[in-house]
Amino acid sequence: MASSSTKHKIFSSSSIFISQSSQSPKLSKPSALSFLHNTSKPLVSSLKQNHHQQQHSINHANYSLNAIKSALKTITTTTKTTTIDKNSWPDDVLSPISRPTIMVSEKLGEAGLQVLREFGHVECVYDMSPDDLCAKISACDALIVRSGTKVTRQVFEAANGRLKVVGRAGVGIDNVDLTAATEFGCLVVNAPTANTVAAAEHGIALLAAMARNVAQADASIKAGKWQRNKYVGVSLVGKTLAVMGFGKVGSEVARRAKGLGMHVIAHDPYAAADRARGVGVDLVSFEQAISTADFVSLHMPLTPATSKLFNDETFSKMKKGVRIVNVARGGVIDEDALVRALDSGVVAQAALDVFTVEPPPQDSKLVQHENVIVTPHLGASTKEAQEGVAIEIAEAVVGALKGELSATAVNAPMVPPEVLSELAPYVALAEKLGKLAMQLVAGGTGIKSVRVVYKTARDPDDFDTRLLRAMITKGIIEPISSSIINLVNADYTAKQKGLRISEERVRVDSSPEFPVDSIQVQISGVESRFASSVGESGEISIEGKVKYGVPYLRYVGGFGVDVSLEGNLILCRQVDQPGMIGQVGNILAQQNVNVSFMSVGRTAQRRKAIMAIGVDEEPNKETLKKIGQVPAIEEFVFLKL
Ligand SMILES: NC(=O)C1=CN([C@@H]2O[C@H](COP(=O)(O)OP(=O)(O)OC[C@H]3O[C@@H](n4cnc5c(N)ncnc54)[C@H](O)[C@@H]3O)[C@@H](O)[C@H]2O)C=CC1
Ligand SMILES: O=C(O)C(=O)COP(=O)(O)O
Repeated sequence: MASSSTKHKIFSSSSIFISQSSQSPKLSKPSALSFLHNTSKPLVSSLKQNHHQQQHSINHANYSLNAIKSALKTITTTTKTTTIDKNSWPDDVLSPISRPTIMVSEKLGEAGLQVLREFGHVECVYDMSPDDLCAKISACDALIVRSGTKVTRQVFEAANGRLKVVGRAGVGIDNVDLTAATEFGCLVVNAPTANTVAAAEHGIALLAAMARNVAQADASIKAGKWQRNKYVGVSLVGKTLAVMGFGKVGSEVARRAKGLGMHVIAHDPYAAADRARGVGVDLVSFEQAISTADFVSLHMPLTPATSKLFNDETFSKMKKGVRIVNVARGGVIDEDALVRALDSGVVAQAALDVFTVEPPPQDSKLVQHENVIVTPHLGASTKEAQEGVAIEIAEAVVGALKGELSATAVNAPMVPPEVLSELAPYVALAEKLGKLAMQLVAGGTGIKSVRVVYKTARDPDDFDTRLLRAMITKGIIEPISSSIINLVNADYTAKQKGLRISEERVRVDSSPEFPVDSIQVQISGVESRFASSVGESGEISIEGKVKYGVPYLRYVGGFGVDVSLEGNLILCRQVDQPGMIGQVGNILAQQNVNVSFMSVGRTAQRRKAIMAIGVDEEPNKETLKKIGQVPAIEEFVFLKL
């Protein structure tokens, strides 16, 4: 066995090594565990359950975490055989593969770069043109951007499937084409918390500077003037501030504005009223906010719904002489309409940190307007925020590359770590069942409807199936398509392919210690290559469960079997009679094909039986033909797991 040697043969670059507990998998040194690929087990020993119990308990966690890694399409890009000296492994390295390449396209804090360098090969390439980015991206596993890099569909196309994660070192992800990222199975993560205070402080700075004409007065003095009457300002105390978007930044702005003695109202269709009350802020309608405010501060994201939300019509409803601060996104304002509102005096002043096009054209009427003060998108630009954002994004990207589910994933379902670790052993089962069910379909295509039944001892409503559904989808689709399926794009790809996956959670009387008792996958409306896999209602039906931490097949159609889902599988239906195991075993032995598992299930004694035979090697056509020629064998199928 490889584990007993000082060298480890690594069969797949996606392998990672973890401790024995599937409930709380931990990383450990490779020497702690051996690989499953034992090609020299004799037939007799392969049938000894004890042997497998031991082997499985050692290896089950390895299976599970690999499956999760593959669900997330992690650093693995190739499958290769590498021989590695275990003594040369650094403790923090997860798998014996080349270090991933992480491209950083905008300035990132040093502390974050350090985190990245410890894990991968980091390339900082700033001020790239869109063409440069597309040219370089296919050599990158991850890309880290701020607001200045447009991560378009072209970028994902040019990545040729290698790009696994885009990290946005900041909050707004309007510069990343999320639809394309999802289609290409690329995870997008952001750093949503570290620059909140910086943005809020900048908002307050702009608010006060605008009200007291700080920027204009400064320029005037520097131009040799002393214009005390011209730059008389307005007071903030007692004025009404409307915070538009009561999220992280908006609520911090509100808190600070309250401290300045302002009356603060907020509009946010998704914010909870009690959270606003906690800050002493009334949540009001959009109309009420804009029509009663003396100052309006924008803090919503740029989305199709908020694009140019502030336009001629909106400005016309505002109080004459209103003052506007924007540290959110330029695109939420129709900038031409704002110029008109400034010219007409409806808007007395504006303070802008963000613009529809950045940098804005030099001759922009808005930027040049005497009642407008501007900063070049500095909201997040404090030393503290940039260090914090850099670490936050570096950790998120490294985590994603390691295959961990990120807490800041923008385009993938959030699966809490505790749920993830509990579901780990079932992830491999789900993929194997999907793969197996798909191979039972005659021609392997035309699958339109899949039903998944999860049997569980727990309250079915408490059971999060998204990860398992993604893995079943992966098992079904990946072998017949060029797409790589992961948690990010599984639902999307299924929909694109017209595959409907319905799920049912059924409560059963088993141990509530485990989240899932068994998983059944049914495919209806298709012909089967193995008629015995068709259940009573005419659908292909297989069921599996996790035993000793590894996936097992338990039912094929109505036949009960008990075979580990690893390697390759031969399913035979035969007349239940003595000598069948020996006959098939002998045929396989003639080609030196090693049987790893075997199980027989039958409807009744001496009636029909199903033999499920696990084989390490792939039998050739001749061997399979010989199996088919055994008189008592009525049908058989060879399946690759
Ligand atoms: N200028 C800069 O350097 C920075 C700008 N930002 C921008 O500030 C904005 C807010 O950031 P966070 O507060 O961290 O995000 P957040 O997600 O915590 O808050 C955004 C809030 O906007 C609300 N919202 C969505 N649609 C809305 C609508 N139509 N009307 C009113 N509210 C709506 C959401 O419900 C949410 O509560 C983002 O656009 C972000 O990109 C953030 C940090 C720095
Ligand atoms: O975090 C955000 O949304 C920001 O706008 C900050 O952008 P930046 O990273 O400074 O380009």
